[in-house]
Amino acid sequence: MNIGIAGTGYVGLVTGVCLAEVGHHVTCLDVSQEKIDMLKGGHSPIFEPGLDDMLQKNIREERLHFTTDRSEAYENKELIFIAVGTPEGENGKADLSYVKTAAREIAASITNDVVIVTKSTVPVGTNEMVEDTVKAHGSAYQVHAVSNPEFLREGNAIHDAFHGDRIVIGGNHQPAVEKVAELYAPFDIPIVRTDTKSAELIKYASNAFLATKISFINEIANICEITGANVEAVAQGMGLDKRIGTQFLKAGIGFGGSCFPKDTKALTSMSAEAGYEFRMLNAVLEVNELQHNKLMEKANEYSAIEKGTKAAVLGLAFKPNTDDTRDTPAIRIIEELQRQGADIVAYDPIATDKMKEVFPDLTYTNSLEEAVNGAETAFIITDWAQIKEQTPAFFTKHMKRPLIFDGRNCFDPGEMVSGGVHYHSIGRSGNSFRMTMST
Ligand SMILES: NC(=O)C1=CN([C@@H]2O[C@H](COP(=O)(O)OP(=O)(O)OC[C@H]3O[C@@H](n4cnc5c(N)ncnc54)[C@H](O)[C@@H]3O)[C@@H](O)[C@H]2O)C=CC1
Ligand SMILES: O=C(O)[C@H]1O[C@H](OP(=O)(O)OP(=O)(O)OC[C@H]2O[C@@H](n3ccc(=O)[nH]c3=O)[C@H](O)[C@@H]2O)[C@H](O)[C@@H](O)[C@@H]1O
Repeated sequence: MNIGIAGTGYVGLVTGVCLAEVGHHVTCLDVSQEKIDMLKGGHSPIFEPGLDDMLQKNIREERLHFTTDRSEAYENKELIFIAVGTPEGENGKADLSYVKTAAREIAASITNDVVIVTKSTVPVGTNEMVEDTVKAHGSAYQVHAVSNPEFLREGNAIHDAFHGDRIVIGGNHQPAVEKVAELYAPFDIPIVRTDTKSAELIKYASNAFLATKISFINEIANICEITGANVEAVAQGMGLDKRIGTQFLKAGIGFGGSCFPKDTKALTSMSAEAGYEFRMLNAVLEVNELQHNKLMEKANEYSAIEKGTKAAVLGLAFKPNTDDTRDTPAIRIIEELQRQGADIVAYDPIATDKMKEVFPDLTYTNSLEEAVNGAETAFIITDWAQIKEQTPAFFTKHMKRPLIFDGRNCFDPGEMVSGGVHYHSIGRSGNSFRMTMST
């Protein structure tokens, strides 16, 4: 099929590349000339394992094109995807201004009847608004909007596109829904067909539920610290119940990233607007806020930071395998360390450039050894493999004072302590994980 895509961010770009990979002809549009220039040259502006190779292959085979020209992107297309950002707006509401602009631009450029597929995460009623916007701009063509929310995880995006658990397609015009289903046939992933509003809500409900699991286990971690239990044993023991499942029960310093924080807020705000108070989700957000402070609370308990203390911040991305630093818990830690006058060295294997946009004057390194060298305290924020593969000896050798506050439970507390490291993590009270299972 002939496809146009608005937005070449994480979602638009991965969608475009993967649809081209299965044989469709895709033209991706972005308003950023810089991004389009990079992409035309076969380089992805985002770090995503496997993306560059697939991008270059599909450009070479002439199924994938990039442009800043709306006519090129929207003329003579059967399907047009909207994959622009929906950032947090006023009072946590989703800011739909980019979606509205894209809808207006589509209305002005199409040359035939078309199905608009909304991939961006949008509140209930947005697809209706997209259709109305196109009609209001006097388009002579028939336009049907279909909701097709995205469930990829950053760092696993290509894998998720080909091996997702489900594809959700929501629409009130059956032929438009079937057209989108046909597009996805080569992926061999179960397709859920539903009405537009339910599809829009499935996305928010899924992200909010996963965020709830994380805040829940973080509260259990806090109880573990008080009672002397180990949160990893508790999570494992709970997760073996298939109704609960082991995923998204990893305790830490709370969730970050461009989606969980904004989407949970957008759902509470959407509910409030509809006259319903989503009490549980408010608590999920409150717990996450408190959890972001956990490492600094622990550090303050041990009076770890004084003016001039050399502090290493290990990991800046909101999770491993991405260079995305949007809403990363590292921001809060760095702000607090700066406030207390620490001398900070920030380490990340790939996300330092992105973090420079937030803290331009910080000292950065992409060498872990350089970061911990001479440090008196280290804060682990991202569970990068480069950090997890280290032994206690690495820290005792390089740090001036091997005092570690680990927000991602990267190490066994027993091993760290017996290796000479003063080690504090989340929900383990210094206990090693102990659990055996027999059949
Ligand atoms: N990042 C992720 O892992 C996921 C994001 N989502 C949702 O997908 C949507 C997009 O997210 P990201 O890709 O992360 O955003 P992003 O911010 O990385 O990319 C959005 C892109 O749209 C471009 N853009 C803005 N206005 C435009 C216009 N009128 N025409 C063409 N391009 C335009 C921007 O320049 C930018 O490159 C959001 O609603 C997000 O919630 C959903 C699932 C996963
Ligand atoms: O809508 C979105 O944008 C996407 O949001 C999340 O994907 P992502 O934000 O890429 O990352 P996750 O792997 O879900 O992690 C989110 C945050 O939760 C934290 N987390 C995750 C899992 C866990 O057990 N514990 C935990 O603290 C991570 O460290 C990270 O800060 C969802 O997993 C995707 O399905 C969804 O498409």
